[in-house]
Amino acid sequence: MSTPVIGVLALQGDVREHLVALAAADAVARPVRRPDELAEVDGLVLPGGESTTISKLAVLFGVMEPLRARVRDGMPVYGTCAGLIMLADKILDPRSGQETIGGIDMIVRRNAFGRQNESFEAAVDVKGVPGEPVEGVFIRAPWVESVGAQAEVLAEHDGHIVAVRQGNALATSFHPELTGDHRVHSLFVDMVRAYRTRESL
Ligand SMILES: NC(=O)CC[C@H](N)C(=O)O
Repeated sequence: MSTPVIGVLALQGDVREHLVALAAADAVARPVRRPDELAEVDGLVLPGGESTTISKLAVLFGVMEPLRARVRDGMPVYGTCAGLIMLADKILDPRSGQETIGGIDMIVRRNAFGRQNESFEAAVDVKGVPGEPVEGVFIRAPWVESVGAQAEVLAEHDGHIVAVRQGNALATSFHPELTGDHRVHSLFVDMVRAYRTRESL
């Protein structure tokens, strides 16, 4: 079967790092900004960055509704940090004008890991990622306050939920794209492959 084509929403944030990680995980990776570009990918990554900025730019570029429609349709999507916030059905402390794509029945708290600890690294055991724990890079990271019945918690740190999956939507508070360890991206590429196989049956 041909290689899956995975987009990275390229409005703001660490787009290039995700493109590199996806290519290393055997996907064809390309930036996505416009609805016509979104229509051409089999799956999408929502990068880390600043979730209010990404939200406002998505509305401005006319891509917010098409994003919601594709996520509703079941397109695999993976959000890191700000991307996790974009996938939350509800933000506890949204900034004014901040919207989300939604897709995961969870409530998130932005910048939850606190000021004095704005950035840190910690070993995180992620369900579905075989072998050693993943090196979790947390940068002004959100945590997930609670999840609904459909969402599966994949990892916790310090008693807080930091990785979640619901159907074809995957989200982590931390940034595997910054570590050179591509196992989480490989998990996502596998989700995209499985989705394509189902779609073509
Ligand atoms: N590293 C990140 O993506 C930070 C997310 C940022 N704190 C936000 O609220 O969007």
